[in-house]
Amino acid sequence: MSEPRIVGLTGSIGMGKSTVAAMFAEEGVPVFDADAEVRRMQGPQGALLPAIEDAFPGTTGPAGVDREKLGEAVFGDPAQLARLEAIVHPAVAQARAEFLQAHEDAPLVLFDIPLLFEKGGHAGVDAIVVVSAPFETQRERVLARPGMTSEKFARILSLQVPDAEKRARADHVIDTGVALEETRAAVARLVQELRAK
Ligand SMILES: CC(C)(COP(=O)(O)OP(=O)(O)OC[C@H]1O[C@@H](n2cnc3c(N)ncnc32)[C@H](O)[C@@H]1O)[C@@H](O)C(=O)NCCC(=O)NCCS
Ligand SMILES: Nc1ncnc2c1ncn2[C@@H]1O[C@H](COP(=O)(O)OP(=O)(O)OP(=O)(O)O)[C@@H](O)[C@H]1O
Repeated sequence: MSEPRIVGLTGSIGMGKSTVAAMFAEEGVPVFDADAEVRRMQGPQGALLPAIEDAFPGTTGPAGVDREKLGEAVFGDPAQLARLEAIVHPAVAQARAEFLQAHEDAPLVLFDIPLLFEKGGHAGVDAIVVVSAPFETQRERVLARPGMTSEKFARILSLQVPDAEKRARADHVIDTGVALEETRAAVARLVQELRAK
């Protein structure tokens, strides 16, 4: 039996991954959303809550993880971030394996993975798609989010592989610095191309 072709979708903060992943879904491609999995497992009654509370006391409650608090604990401190990743990433890998099994008959599936390059996930995909927009556009989008500051934005950026390098390593780049309809058309063309391979 043939296995699905795995497309990895990535891009830096605010570049439009979630929006573009939704466009792939509209084209009928099953999408695994790593961030959504993390949020589910960190949400109310999430499977990761006990381990996170153990490692980061006071950062969880009945509503799940307090993301702002946990973010403060880890984004400025590499050792703490590594500690959190050691809890979260194996669980994401497990969920991804289950997703793949559930879609073993699909010709094409999409893994939406924010940290595809940073965490070595690029080795496990057949093609890499990077979403990218000019820095100013990215900055405007990110700073418009509640709770975001330029300091936090700079710290998160420093943890991510630079956009230029991501683009250089991509098999396909989707431009998200243009009108949504233009991006949607580019996604539709790319899905056709990938399905034809
Ligand atoms: C610390 C947490 C709770 C903060 O949540 P919050 O909602 O405030 O931020 P969000 O998740 O939207 O992330 C904001 C930005 O930081 C980036 N980011 C998140 N985790 C990491 C990380 N481990 N390394 C580098 N960048 C990261 C995201 O890609 C995004 O661009 C959350 O980011 C988390 O649990 N991170 C560790 C798990 C992880 O690595 N997730 C990434 C996808 S698998
Ligand atoms: N052409 C476009 N393509 C994609 N997004 C666009 C475009 N034009 C405007 N946007 C807007 O830019 C924002 C991109 O946010 P989105 O949540 O998709 O980014 P993200 O990369 O998933 O973010 P993060 O890494 O922080 O989770 C959305 O509000 C979207 O509507």
